[in-house]
Amino acid sequence: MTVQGSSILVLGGARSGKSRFAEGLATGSGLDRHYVATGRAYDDEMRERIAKHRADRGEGWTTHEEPVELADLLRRIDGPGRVVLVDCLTLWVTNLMMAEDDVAMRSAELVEAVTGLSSRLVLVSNEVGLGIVPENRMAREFRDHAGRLHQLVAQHAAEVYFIAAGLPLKMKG
Ligand SMILES: Nc1nc2c(ncn2[C@@H]2O[C@H](COP(=O)(O)OP(=O)(O)OP(=O)(O)O)[C@@H](O)[C@H]2O)c(=O)[nH]1
Repeated sequence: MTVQGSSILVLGGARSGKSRFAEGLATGSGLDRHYVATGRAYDDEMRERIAKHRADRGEGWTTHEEPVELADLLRRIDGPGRVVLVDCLTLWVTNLMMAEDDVAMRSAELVEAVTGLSSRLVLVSNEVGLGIVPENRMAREFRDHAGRLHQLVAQHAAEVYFIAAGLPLKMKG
């Protein structure tokens, strides 16, 4: 695994096993584990998923929930000897779009924050760009924002993985 202070990007489709893989990286680091959830419990189905994720993660994590101010939170909880897992960037982009925020500006701000941290960072995100062009305009914009953000984060990451069917493909590092 990479040195402390560097970031790892874990990409994959829905239910690809990306969260589990990222959790394994964090646990394997032996560092003090922090989990940052960008998802919101907006209905019963999401509440159930979150409860299951919490049970699957088990003990030993400090959980933070932040749907929008991700860069600020990462700076606040930063510290040597820590690993911070962010799950996931695509939900964060969704939250920014819902709030009519400037996704390009927020993405640049996130990358700037990430490169200045002393914690080890594991960033999880959905690869949403592999299917046919979505009919709806908002979905097309979402796909473009996510793709641009992934390129930006990947440029600065020490390692990048793509997960499919629970199996990791190392793309960088
Ligand atoms: N608010 C909150 N959200 C959480 C918590 N734990 C997990 N989540 C959210 O649950 C989301 C993952 O949900 P799923 O849709 O079940 O997983 P998935 O990403 O499709 O599946 P995998 O590829 O297997 O990881 C993450 O993006 C988190 O934001 C938590 O403790 N609090």
